Amino acid sequence: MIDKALFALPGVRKVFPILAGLAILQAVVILGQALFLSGAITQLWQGQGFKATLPLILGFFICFLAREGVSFIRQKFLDGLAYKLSMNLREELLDKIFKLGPTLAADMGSGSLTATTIAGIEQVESYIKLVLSKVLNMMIVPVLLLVAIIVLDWESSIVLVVAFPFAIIFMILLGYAAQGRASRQYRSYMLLSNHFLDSLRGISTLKYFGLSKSYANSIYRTSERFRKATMSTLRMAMLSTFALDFFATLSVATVALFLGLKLMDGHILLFPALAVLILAPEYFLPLREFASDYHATLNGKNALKSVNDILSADEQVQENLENSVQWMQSSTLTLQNVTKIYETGRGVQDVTAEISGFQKVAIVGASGSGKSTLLSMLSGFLMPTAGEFQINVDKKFSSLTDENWRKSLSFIPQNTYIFAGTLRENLAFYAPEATDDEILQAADLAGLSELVNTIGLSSKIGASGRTLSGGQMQRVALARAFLSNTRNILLLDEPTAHLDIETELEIKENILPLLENKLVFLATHRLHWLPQMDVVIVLNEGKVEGIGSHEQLLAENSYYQQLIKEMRG
Ligand SMILES: Nc1ncnc2c1ncn2[C@@H]1O[C@H](COP(=O)(O)OP(=O)(O)OP(=O)(O)O)[C@@H](O)[C@H]1O
Repeated sequence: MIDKALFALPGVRKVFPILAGLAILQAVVILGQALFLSGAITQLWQGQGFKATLPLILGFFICFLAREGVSFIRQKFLDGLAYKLSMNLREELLDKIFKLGPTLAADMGSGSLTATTIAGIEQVESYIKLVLSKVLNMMIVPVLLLVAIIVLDWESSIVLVVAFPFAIIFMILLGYAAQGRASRQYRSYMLLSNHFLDSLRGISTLKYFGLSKSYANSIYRTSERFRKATMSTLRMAMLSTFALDFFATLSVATVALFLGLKLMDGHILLFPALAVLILAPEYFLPLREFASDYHATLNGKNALKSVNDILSADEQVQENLENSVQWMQSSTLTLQNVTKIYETGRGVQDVTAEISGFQKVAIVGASGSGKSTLLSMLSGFLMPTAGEFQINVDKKFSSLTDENWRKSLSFIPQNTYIFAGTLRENLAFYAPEATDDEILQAADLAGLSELVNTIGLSSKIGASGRTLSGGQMQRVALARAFLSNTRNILLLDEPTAHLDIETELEIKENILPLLENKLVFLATHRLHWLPQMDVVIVLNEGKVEGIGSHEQLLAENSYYQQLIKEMRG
């Protein structure tokens, strides 16, 4: 019930003495309040004048104000602490997300990753605020008040001592039930975030195929599941609050009954009886406060676990390249049984190949055969599940996720990402130092002159500006590659898939010179690229069917012959 992860946050243990000091101060002022109030009532009951009672009434008000003051100071202190801790945690988390790279977003889903980083950290902040003060209050205040009650009337203290562990056990039992429900609620929240973001991203495709309505229904169903999970958690939380309140009220009523009987029998004076009666509900109050906010802290607990799971994930870059790679005619890249199997059991298996110099390597295969997966591993965005890479005669690597490798290549994925910024910033993505003339030339080669002439290089595009068509986005990606002269490894994943065949052939003329003096990997469905390639890797359902030149494969490989027939349509 008390989360160890929270106490492991840096600096949390150090604030314990301050919070414990404030809890002790709170217990003292509660005691003062009870004693002054019972003293004042007893004196008035005994017929003493208002004037004589005034110091006690003043004492009560001073304690009352002091109690509010202690709460205010504690709240201010915890607000500052929780803000600082959550900001540090968010910074650490972002740092880790960038270190882990796109594999994390692919595994977790961008929606839930975003939800954890934004809403999750906010939940952790409230969690820190709620739990830290309430746990310490619950551990300190009842004990000090019990000591005072023992002194005032030890018989009443027996009822309270007996009731307290029962209340705790009760709370733990209901707490576990609420925890299970809250975990389900958190999981459905993450699912909803992923589902929503994915649908939003694919909204144009969904509309195009007339599927937007059925997806809207599917989002509705997912959000309904989330609503039901939330209601179920709240029901359990309400039940536990109600049960604890009932239990505390029953115990206080029992104490009151015994006190009343003892008063009638003359076994106790009015002053201690009143003081015990006032202190008894205060004795249970910290426990009730903890329980009433417990459900609100459960989301924070789940969010903190999610954040810690990411923070403790293996960074998976076990080996580093010492320097950035300067790919030359004499360079070699060896793939030895490189494999990536997704959780679905699909992927790419046992790719063994030796590539050298400025070879042009085509990766072909039917849809789903693993072309993008192999390219993603070569670009260092995806960690293989098995196999090795070797660059030149250097040591062997289990992945190419090293930053030095990534810095030496340009990658044009199937779906280009347009960053929120100007057209100029987007074009000069790989070469921020490029001049406007160079950018315009690259844009021209990629067939973007019309767009540049219409909107200009300084227009905002992407999320905060003008939306580009699929073809325009792909041309932006090509222009990026045209601009990056220093990166001489080029990975292209269907670079012209969004263009019609005439435009593609036109742009191909511009692309071909770009491929000179570069190591090129090109995943494609289009036949016309193949004769210009030095090596073709043929994939079939994740397995290599053949590696060789186009002519060689055409003469010897029956699967390749069949594939070429299909590509010709
Ligand atoms: N993130 C993922 N999680 C689970 N399975 C995946 C993932 N990405 C790809 N796959 C599966 O791995 C296999 C290879 O996919 P990949 O995208 O590499 O094929 P491809 O040849 O590039 O396809 P296409 O030509 O349609 O782009 C497919 O069966 C696909 O469903």
